[in-house]
Amino acid sequence: MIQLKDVSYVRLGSPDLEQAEQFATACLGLQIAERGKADLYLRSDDRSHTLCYSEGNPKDQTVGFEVDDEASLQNAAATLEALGHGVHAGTAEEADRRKVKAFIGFRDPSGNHIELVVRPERSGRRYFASRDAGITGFSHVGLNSTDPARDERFWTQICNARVSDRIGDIPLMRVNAIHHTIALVRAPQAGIQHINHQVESSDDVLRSYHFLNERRVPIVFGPGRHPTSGARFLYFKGPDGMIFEYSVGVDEIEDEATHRPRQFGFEPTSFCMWGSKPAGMTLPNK
Ligand SMILES: O=C/C=C/C(C(=O)O)=C(/O)C(=O)O
Ligand SMILES: [Fe+2]
Repeated sequence: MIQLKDVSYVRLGSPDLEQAEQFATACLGLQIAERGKADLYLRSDDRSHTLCYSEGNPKDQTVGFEVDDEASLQNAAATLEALGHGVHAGTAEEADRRKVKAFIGFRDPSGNHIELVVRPERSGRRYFASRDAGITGFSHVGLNSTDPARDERFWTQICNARVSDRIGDIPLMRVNAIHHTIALVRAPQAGIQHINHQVESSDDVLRSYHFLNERRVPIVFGPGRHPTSGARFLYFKGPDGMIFEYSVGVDEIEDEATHRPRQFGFEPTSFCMWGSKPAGMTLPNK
Protein backbone atom coordinates (compact mmCIF):
# COMPACT_ATOMS: atom_id res chain seq x y z
CA MET A 1 0.00 0.00 0.00
CA ILE A 2 1.25 3.47 -0.92
CA GLN A 3 1.03 5.77 2.10
CA LEU A 4 0.42 9.39 1.06
CA LYS A 5 1.36 11.83 3.82
CA ASP A 6 0.13 15.12 2.40
CA VAL A 7 -0.34 17.04 -0.81
CA SER A 8 2.88 18.93 -1.65
CA TYR A 9 2.38 21.06 -4.73
CA VAL A 10 0.55 21.72 -7.92
CA ARG A 11 2.39 22.40 -11.19
CA LEU A 12 0.46 24.21 -13.90
CA GLY A 13 1.53 24.86 -17.47
CA SER A 14 1.04 28.47 -18.50
CA PRO A 15 1.44 30.22 -21.86
CA ASP A 16 1.79 33.56 -20.04
CA LEU A 17 3.89 33.56 -16.87
CA GLU A 18 3.47 37.32 -16.46
CA GLN A 19 -0.29 37.02 -16.33
CA ALA A 20 0.01 34.06 -13.94
CA GLU A 21 2.31 36.08 -11.67
CA GLN A 22 -0.05 39.05 -11.69
CA PHE A 23 -3.01 36.87 -10.69
CA ALA A 24 -1.10 34.82 -8.11
CA THR A 25 0.26 37.86 -6.32
CA ALA A 26 -2.30 40.64 -6.77
CA CYS A 27 -5.45 38.49 -6.57
CA LEU A 28 -4.78 35.12 -4.97
CA GLY A 29 -2.23 36.50 -2.53
CA LEU A 30 0.68 34.05 -2.80
CA GLN A 31 4.33 34.99 -2.30
CA ILE A 32 6.88 34.71 -5.08
CA ALA A 33 9.56 32.33 -3.89
CA GLU A 34 11.62 32.30 -7.05
CA ARG A 35 11.49 33.09 -10.74
CA GLY A 36 13.30 30.38 -12.68
CA LYS A 37 14.02 30.45 -16.42
CA ALA A 38 10.70 28.86 -17.24
CA ASP A 39 9.18 28.41 -13.78
CA LEU A 40 7.45 30.69 -11.31
CA TYR A 41 7.52 29.29 -7.76
CA LEU A 42 4.88 30.47 -5.31
CA ARG A 43 4.54 30.00 -1.57
CA SER A 44 1.44 29.82 0.61
CA ASP A 45 2.91 28.49 3.87
CA ASP A 46 6.19 27.32 5.37
CA ARG A 47 7.03 25.14 2.35
CA SER A 48 9.51 26.41 -0.22
CA HIS A 49 6.67 26.43 -2.76
CA THR A 50 3.22 24.90 -3.16
CA LEU A 51 2.33 26.14 -6.65
CA CYS A 52 4.59 26.32 -9.68
CA TYR A 53 3.58 27.85 -12.99
CA SER A 54 5.75 26.45 -15.73
CA GLU A 55 5.95 27.87 -19.25
CA GLY A 56 3.85 25.54 -21.39
CA ASN A 57 0.45 24.13 -22.14
CA PRO A 58 -2.23 24.86 -19.50
CA LYS A 59 -3.43 21.29 -20.01
CA ASP A 60 -0.20 20.16 -18.32
CA GLN A 61 -1.34 19.90 -14.71
CA THR A 62 0.34 17.87 -12.01
CA VAL A 63 -0.35 17.24 -8.34
CA GLY A 64 2.51 16.15 -6.07
CA PHE A 65 1.97 14.10 -2.91
CA GLU A 66 4.56 13.39 -0.26
CA VAL A 67 5.57 9.87 0.77
CA ASP A 68 7.79 8.98 3.69
CA ASP A 69 11.19 8.14 2.25
CA GLU A 70 13.05 6.72 -0.73
CA ALA A 71 12.23 3.12 0.19
CA SER A 72 8.52 4.02 0.18
CA LEU A 73 9.00 5.68 -3.20
CA GLN A 74 10.63 2.55 -4.67
CA ASN A 75 7.83 0.37 -3.25
CA ALA A 76 5.24 2.75 -4.70
CA ALA A 77 6.92 2.55 -8.13
CA ALA A 78 6.86 -1.26 -8.00
CA THR A 79 3.19 -1.33 -6.91
CA LEU A 80 2.14 1.05 -9.68
CA GLU A 81 4.18 -0.76 -12.35
CA ALA A 82 2.61 -4.08 -11.29
CA LEU A 83 -0.83 -2.52 -11.76
CA GLY A 84 0.08 -1.37 -15.26
CA HIS A 85 0.60 2.34 -14.54
CA GLY A 86 3.62 3.57 -16.48
CA VAL A 87 6.03 5.07 -13.94
CA HIS A 88 8.54 7.79 -14.73
CA ALA A 89 11.50 7.91 -12.37
CA GLY A 90 12.34 11.59 -11.96
CA THR A 91 15.87 12.58 -12.95
CA ALA A 92 18.08 14.59 -10.57
CA GLU A 93 17.51 17.69 -12.68
CA GLU A 94 13.72 17.20 -12.62
CA ALA A 95 13.84 16.66 -8.84
CA ASP A 96 15.82 19.92 -8.45
CA ARG A 97 13.17 21.73 -10.43
CA ARG A 98 10.55 20.41 -8.02
CA LYS A 99 12.71 21.13 -4.97
CA VAL A 100 12.42 17.56 -3.75
CA LYS A 101 14.98 14.84 -3.03
CA ALA A 102 13.40 12.32 -5.42
CA PHE A 103 10.10 11.67 -7.17
CA ILE A 104 8.18 9.44 -9.53
CA GLY A 105 5.41 10.38 -11.95
CA PHE A 106 2.44 8.36 -13.17
CA ARG A 107 -1.19 8.76 -14.24
CA ASP A 108 -4.20 7.81 -12.11
CA PRO A 109 -6.93 5.73 -13.80
CA SER A 110 -8.62 8.89 -15.16
CA GLY A 111 -5.31 10.09 -16.60
CA ASN A 112 -4.48 12.76 -14.00
CA HIS A 113 -0.75 13.36 -13.80
CA ILE A 114 0.40 12.56 -10.26
CA GLU A 115 3.85 12.78 -8.70
CA LEU A 116 5.00 11.13 -5.49
CA VAL A 117 7.81 13.04 -3.83
CA VAL A 118 10.32 12.54 -1.03
CA ARG A 119 11.66 15.33 1.18
CA PRO A 120 10.01 18.41 -0.34
CA GLU A 121 11.89 21.53 0.74
CA ARG A 122 10.72 23.79 3.55
CA SER A 123 11.72 27.41 3.78
CA GLY A 124 13.56 28.91 6.72
CA ARG A 125 11.79 32.20 6.09
CA ARG A 126 8.22 32.68 7.11
CA TYR A 127 5.55 33.06 4.47
CA PHE A 128 4.95 36.72 3.73
CA ALA A 129 1.82 37.20 1.64
CA SER A 130 1.78 39.49 -1.36
CA ARG A 131 -1.65 40.72 -0.33
CA ASP A 132 -3.60 40.31 2.88
CA ALA A 133 -5.82 37.42 1.80
CA GLY A 134 -5.27 35.64 5.13
CA ILE A 135 -3.88 32.49 3.47
CA THR A 136 -2.58 29.94 5.96
CA GLY A 137 -1.62 27.24 3.47
CA PHE A 138 -2.26 25.03 0.45
CA SER A 139 -4.65 22.30 1.54
CA HIS A 140 -6.43 20.22 -1.12
CA VAL A 141 -7.27 19.65 -4.75
CA GLY A 142 -10.39 18.69 -6.66
CA LEU A 143 -9.44 16.09 -9.28
CA ASN A 144 -11.50 15.32 -12.34
CA SER A 145 -12.60 11.73 -12.60
CA THR A 146 -14.12 9.96 -15.58
CA ASP A 147 -15.34 7.21 -13.21
CA PRO A 148 -15.48 8.23 -9.53
CA ALA A 149 -16.23 4.72 -8.20
CA ARG A 150 -13.19 3.27 -10.02
CA ASP A 151 -10.96 6.17 -8.98
CA GLU A 152 -12.15 5.95 -5.37
CA ARG A 153 -10.99 2.32 -5.39
CA PHE A 154 -7.61 3.37 -6.78
CA TRP A 155 -7.04 6.10 -4.18
CA THR A 156 -8.35 4.10 -1.23
CA GLN A 157 -7.10 0.60 -2.04
CA ILE A 158 -3.71 1.49 -3.56
CA CYS A 159 -2.88 4.85 -2.00
CA ASN A 160 -4.40 4.50 1.47
CA ALA A 161 -6.75 7.47 1.10
CA ARG A 162 -9.85 7.23 3.30
CA VAL A 163 -13.33 8.46 2.36
CA SER A 164 -14.56 11.11 4.81
CA ASP A 165 -17.89 11.82 3.07
CA ARG A 166 -19.64 11.29 -0.23
CA ILE A 167 -22.01 13.50 -2.22
CA GLY A 168 -23.79 11.10 -4.54
CA ASP A 169 -20.87 8.96 -5.71
CA ILE A 170 -18.34 11.78 -5.33
CA PRO A 171 -15.88 10.97 -2.54
CA LEU A 172 -14.04 13.50 -0.38
CA MET A 173 -10.91 11.64 0.71
CA ARG A 174 -8.31 12.27 3.39
CA VAL A 175 -4.71 11.12 3.65
CA ASN A 176 -4.22 12.50 7.16
CA ALA A 177 -6.53 13.96 9.82
CA ILE A 178 -7.79 16.79 7.59
CA HIS A 179 -11.30 16.05 6.26
CA HIS A 180 -10.13 15.87 2.66
CA THR A 181 -7.02 16.31 0.57
CA ILE A 182 -8.50 14.90 -2.66
CA ALA A 183 -12.07 15.51 -3.84
CA LEU A 184 -13.06 13.62 -6.97
CA VAL A 185 -15.33 15.43 -9.40
CA ARG A 186 -16.99 13.65 -12.31
CA ALA A 187 -15.83 15.13 -15.62
CA PRO A 188 -15.35 13.95 -19.21
CA GLN A 189 -11.55 14.23 -19.02
CA ALA A 190 -8.65 14.37 -16.56
CA GLY A 191 -7.59 17.66 -14.98
CA ILE A 192 -7.43 19.62 -11.77
CA GLN A 193 -10.92 20.87 -10.99
CA HIS A 194 -9.88 23.25 -8.20
CA ILE A 195 -7.02 24.23 -5.93
CA ASN A 196 -7.77 25.04 -2.30
CA HIS A 197 -5.96 27.38 0.05
CA GLN A 198 -7.03 27.72 3.65
CA VAL A 199 -7.51 31.20 5.07
CA GLU A 200 -7.52 32.36 8.66
CA SER A 201 -11.14 33.36 9.23
CA SER A 202 -14.60 33.76 7.72
CA ASP A 203 -13.81 37.48 7.56
CA ASP A 204 -11.04 36.66 5.07
CA VAL A 205 -13.49 34.74 2.86
CA LEU A 206 -15.92 37.65 2.81
CA ARG A 207 -13.22 40.31 2.46
CA SER A 208 -11.87 38.45 -0.58
CA TYR A 209 -15.36 38.20 -2.04
CA HIS A 210 -15.52 42.00 -2.21
CA PHE A 211 -11.84 42.42 -3.11
CA LEU A 212 -12.03 39.99 -6.06
CA ASN A 213 -15.39 41.31 -7.23
CA GLU A 214 -13.99 44.83 -7.43
CA ARG A 215 -11.12 43.55 -9.57
CA ARG A 216 -13.54 41.68 -11.83
CA VAL A 217 -12.17 38.27 -10.93
CA PRO A 218 -15.05 35.89 -11.76
CA ILE A 219 -16.57 34.46 -8.57
CA VAL A 220 -17.95 31.03 -9.47
CA PHE A 221 -19.38 29.76 -6.16
CA GLY A 222 -19.98 31.27 -2.76
CA PRO A 223 -19.56 32.76 -0.31
CA GLY A 224 -21.04 29.61 1.14
CA ARG A 225 -20.61 26.78 3.60
CA HIS A 226 -19.99 23.12 2.76
CA PRO A 227 -22.11 20.79 4.91
CA THR A 228 -19.50 18.08 4.31
CA SER A 229 -16.36 19.57 5.91
CA GLY A 230 -18.17 22.51 7.54
CA ALA A 231 -15.83 24.94 5.72
CA ARG A 232 -16.88 28.46 4.71
CA PHE A 233 -15.76 28.92 1.13
CA LEU A 234 -15.34 31.08 -1.96
CA TYR A 235 -14.43 29.78 -5.44
CA PHE A 236 -13.09 32.05 -8.18
CA LYS A 237 -11.48 31.75 -11.58
CA GLY A 238 -7.80 32.30 -12.32
CA PRO A 239 -5.71 32.18 -15.50
CA ASP A 240 -6.58 29.51 -18.07
CA GLY A 241 -9.91 28.92 -16.32
CA MET A 242 -8.36 27.25 -13.26
CA ILE A 243 -10.63 27.46 -10.24
CA PHE A 244 -9.21 28.46 -6.87
CA GLU A 245 -10.95 28.09 -3.52
CA TYR A 246 -10.40 29.86 -0.22
CA SER A 247 -11.90 28.07 2.73
CA VAL A 248 -11.76 28.09 6.50
CA GLY A 249 -12.92 25.70 9.19
CA VAL A 250 -12.41 22.34 7.47
CA ASP A 251 -13.17 19.58 9.99
CA GLU A 252 -10.56 17.17 11.21
CA ILE A 253 -11.44 13.51 11.59
CA GLU A 254 -11.00 12.88 15.30
CA ASP A 255 -11.11 9.11 15.40
CA GLU A 256 -9.59 7.41 12.38
CA ALA A 257 -10.72 3.98 13.59
CA THR A 258 -14.40 4.75 14.05
CA HIS A 259 -15.14 7.43 11.43
CA ARG A 260 -17.81 6.37 8.96
CA PRO A 261 -18.29 8.36 5.73
CA ARG A 262 -21.60 10.19 5.63
CA GLN A 263 -23.72 9.97 2.48
CA PHE A 264 -25.10 13.27 1.17
CA GLY A 265 -27.64 13.44 -1.64
CA PHE A 266 -26.51 14.78 -5.00
CA GLU A 267 -28.33 18.09 -4.67
CA PRO A 268 -27.41 21.77 -4.24
CA THR A 269 -27.85 21.78 -0.46
CA SER A 270 -25.11 19.14 -0.20
CA PHE A 271 -22.67 21.57 -1.79
CA CYS A 272 -23.71 24.70 0.10
CA MET A 273 -25.84 24.84 3.24
CA TRP A 274 -26.42 28.60 2.85
CA GLY A 275 -28.06 28.35 -0.58
CA SER A 276 -25.23 29.62 -2.78
CA LYS A 277 -25.32 28.17 -6.29
CA PRO A 278 -22.33 27.77 -8.59
CA ALA A 279 -22.19 30.17 -11.53
CA GLY A 280 -20.31 29.16 -14.63
CA MET A 281 -18.86 26.22 -12.75
CA THR A 282 -20.50 22.91 -13.51
CA LEU A 283 -21.57 21.03 -10.44
CA PRO A 284 -20.19 17.55 -10.78
CA ASN A 285 -22.65 15.21 -12.49
CA LYS A 286 -23.96 12.30 -10.56
O1 LIG B 1 -19.31 20.82 -2.77
C1 LIG B 1 -18.73 20.01 -2.09
C2 LIG B 1 -17.47 20.41 -1.63
C3 LIG B 1 -16.97 19.99 -0.49
C4 LIG B 1 -15.76 20.51 0.04
C5 LIG B 1 -15.73 20.61 1.49
O2 LIG B 1 -16.48 19.85 2.17
O3 LIG B 1 -14.95 21.39 2.04
C6 LIG B 1 -14.70 20.91 -0.69
O4 LIG B 1 -13.85 21.79 -0.29
C7 LIG B 1 -14.39 20.38 -2.00
O5 LIG B 1 -14.88 19.37 -2.44
O6 LIG B 1 -13.58 21.00 -2.61
FE1 LIG C 1 -12.49 22.29 -2.09
